[in-house]
Amino acid sequence: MRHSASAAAALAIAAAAAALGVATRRRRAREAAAAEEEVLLIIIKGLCKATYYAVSDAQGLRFSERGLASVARQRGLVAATTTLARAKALVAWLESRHTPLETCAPKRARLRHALVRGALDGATLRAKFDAMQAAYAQQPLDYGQHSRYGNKWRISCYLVVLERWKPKIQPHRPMVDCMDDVMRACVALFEAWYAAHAQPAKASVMNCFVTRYRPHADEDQLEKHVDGANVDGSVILALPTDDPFDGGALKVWDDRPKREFHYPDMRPGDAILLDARVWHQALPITAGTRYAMVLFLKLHKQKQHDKEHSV
Ligand SMILES: O=C(O)CCC(=O)C(=O)O
Ligand SMILES: [Fe+2]
Repeated sequence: MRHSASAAAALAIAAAAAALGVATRRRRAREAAAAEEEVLLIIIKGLCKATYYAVSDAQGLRFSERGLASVARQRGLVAATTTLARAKALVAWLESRHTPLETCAPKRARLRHALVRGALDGATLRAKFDAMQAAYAQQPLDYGQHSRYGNKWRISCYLVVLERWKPKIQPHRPMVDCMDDVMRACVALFEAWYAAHAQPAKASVMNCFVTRYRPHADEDQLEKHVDGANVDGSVILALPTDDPFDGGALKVWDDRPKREFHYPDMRPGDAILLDARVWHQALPITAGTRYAMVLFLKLHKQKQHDKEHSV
C-alpha cells in the first residue's frame, strides 16, 4: 500500500515535471517567436513605412494581428496563418518589390542586401560607448597584400577570430565583455532577415570585430570588396562616436542589372545585412572618428543544423 502510494506520488511528480518541461519549452518557443517578430517588424519598417504603419500596433513596437492579417490577405499571402509566418511572408514579398526610395514599386529582382534602420537601440549603444572606447585596442593584422584589407590593416579590435591569420589574433577580452551582447543581437537580426529573405538558417560567427576609422592614410576607408569566398553573410552595424565624422558612407553593389546603393546617413543602431559575396565599400571619412561592428557569418541551413544538434 505504502509502496503503491509512493509509486503514485513518483508518477505524479514525473508527470508534473514532464508538464513543466513542456510548459517551459512552449514558453521558450513563444519567447523566441516574439523576439523574431520584433526583428521582422523592424525590417518591415526599413523596407516600407506605409506597410509598417498598417501592420504595427498603436505603439509601433509589435504587430497588430488584425492589421497584419489584413495586409497579408491583400497581398495574397494566404498560406501563412500565424503572426510569425505572415510576418516572414510579408518581408519576403516587400523585399521582392522594394527600391531604395521606399516606394514599394514592383521590382523584378530580389535584393541581396538590406538596410535595417534602428535594428539595435541607439540609446543602449550610446550608453555603452565609453566602455567600448576604453576596451578598444588596435590589433594590427597582415591579411596579405592581395586581400581586401591589405597588409597594413591595424584599425580593428576582435571579438571572434576563426581564420588562421598570421600573426594569430586572439579575441580582445575587454571588447568581448563589452560588446558580446551586441554581437549576438546582430546574429539574431541576420537570422531573422535571412529566414524571411532566403530560408531559415542558424548563423555562427566566423569573425567579428569593431573597426575604428580615422581621417589618416590607411585608416579612413575600406575599398570595394566582398567579404570572402567562404563567408555566407555579413552584418555591418553603425556604432556611436564621440567625434562626429564626415564621409564614411557605405556603398553596396546589388540588383540585376547591377546598381549602386549609397547609405550616407547611417545612425548608431542601423545595420546593413549582406548576403554572400555582395560587393561593398566603406567610403573615406574626412574628419572625426567612425566606429562600426562587422560580423562575418557561416550559415547552417536548418536541416543540416538540426541534424548536427540532435542527440
Ligand atoms: O566599416 C564598414 O562600414 C564596412 C566594413 C566592411 O565591409 C568590412 O570590414 O568587411
Ligand atoms: Fe566588408
